[in-house]
Amino acid sequence: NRHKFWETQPVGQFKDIGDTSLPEGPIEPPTPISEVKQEPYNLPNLYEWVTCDIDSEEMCAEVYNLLTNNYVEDDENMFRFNYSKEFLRWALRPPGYFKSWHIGVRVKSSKKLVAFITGVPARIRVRDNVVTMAEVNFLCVHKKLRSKRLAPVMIKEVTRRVHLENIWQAAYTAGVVLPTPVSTCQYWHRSLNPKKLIDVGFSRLGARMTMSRTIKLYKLPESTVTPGFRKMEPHDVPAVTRLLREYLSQFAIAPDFDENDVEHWLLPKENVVDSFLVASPETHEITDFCSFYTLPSSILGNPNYSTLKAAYSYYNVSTKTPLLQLMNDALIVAKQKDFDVFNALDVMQNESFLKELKFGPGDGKLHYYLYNYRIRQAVLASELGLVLL
Ligand SMILES: CCCCCCCCCCCCCC(=O)CSCCNC(=O)CCNC(=O)[C@H](O)C(C)(C)COP(=O)(O)OP(=O)(O)OC[C@H]1O[C@@H](n2cnc3c(N)ncnc32)[C@H](O)[C@@H]1OP(=O)(O)O
Ligand SMILES: CCOC(=O)c1cnc2ccc(OC)cc2c1SCCC#N
Repeated sequence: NRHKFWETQPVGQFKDIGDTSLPEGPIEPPTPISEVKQEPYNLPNLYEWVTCDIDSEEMCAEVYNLLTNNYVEDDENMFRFNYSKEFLRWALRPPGYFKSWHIGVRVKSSKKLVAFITGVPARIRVRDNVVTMAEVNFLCVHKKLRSKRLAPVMIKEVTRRVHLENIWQAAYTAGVVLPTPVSTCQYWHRSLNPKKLIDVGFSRLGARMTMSRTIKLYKLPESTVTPGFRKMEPHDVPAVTRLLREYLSQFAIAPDFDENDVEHWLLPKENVVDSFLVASPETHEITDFCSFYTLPSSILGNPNYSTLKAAYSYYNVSTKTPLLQLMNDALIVAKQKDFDVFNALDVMQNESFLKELKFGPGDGKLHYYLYNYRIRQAVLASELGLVLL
């Protein structure tokens, strides 16, 4: 199948799969900043670029509304991601972020926001090389403007603005297959509110199972079981950074987090990200860590429910507490916070707890991509240490 746009891009091409003569690393060399296209790409006449200042309440609300009505839906159109405004402000303003990488498209006449794409800078290690990349996300074209080849222009424009900051690689994920995934992983779901998941039609009552039997099957203790399990606090940042860096070093692709990154991405933020650690009561040494982010979804076309409260496994480290027990405590806290479901990818060591903690496999796959960076050998899900929002 022809990828007329992606075949023009410095990404692994399907025709090159298996060609081990191609070296691992950047596909194209950087160009001098003076040779980067200085002016924005041309949009169709009716539209104009707008740099979205998400600090502005009004602009952030416009972005939120565009995504709430036009962002990613599952294949059965049962759910649509409903990223909150505080989540978007968190996701788009990490250390070193560029406002110019928060790119919108308006209709010139009505000023209506009809498309969006973002990048944030991140240091990502690919095997032994730490590369400063753009993490590209929130690509969205209004439903009424689909299939007009707007996405390639959005992608070329964010690429141009990233190049202007002398950054030449990117990382992104998608549910669609494009040239060419560096890895593919699978979503798994752990019911916390099985009745709601059955009522909305996501889950079905098992054979020979009653609703009350199903509720009992997924029941969790009222409180966590690990001694020393507590919320992460600001003073924990140095120790959590050390723990996380050591843990992530085992994976082929992983963020190269420093203390500023850990402070931003992993300190608890209400309704955005929750993080916990296990500190030894005697030595106060931090031995384990777990975290999940809050990403609700709109429930489409259901008379009784409008929102699914979903928690997504983020970064977890176990060095003393068994990962199974640590993640069960994460489930217990998520249930305490009234989440309906706890989702996890089969990345890192997640596969070791999924079945035992009663996660079920989703039907969606998530493909990981690198832009302008070839890797010779595909990476297994268990070799992936990167979670994108
Ligand atoms: C050095 C820095 C580099 C920075 C940039 C790095 C790269 C970043 C890349 C972006 C990473 C984003 C990551 C991210 O945000 C997380 S994945 C979520 C993407 N967003 C959605 O699914 C929201 C709902 N869908 C839409 O809004 C539209 O369907 C979109 C906008 C998706 C496509 O709009 P459309 O009206 O349906 O389609 P046309 O405009 O007619 O364009 C068709 C072309 O677009 C290609 N396409 C379709 N979906 C894509 C996707 N998810 N990634 C990349 N490409 C995608 C498609 O293959 C075709 O090209 P081809 O003919 O070659 O096959
Ligand atoms: C109940 C389990 O499914 C989801 O939590 C969910 C929620 N909202 C979505 C919105 C768009 C969507 O598009 C792929 C999927 C979902 C999913 S399943 C994949 C995410 C996970 N885990």
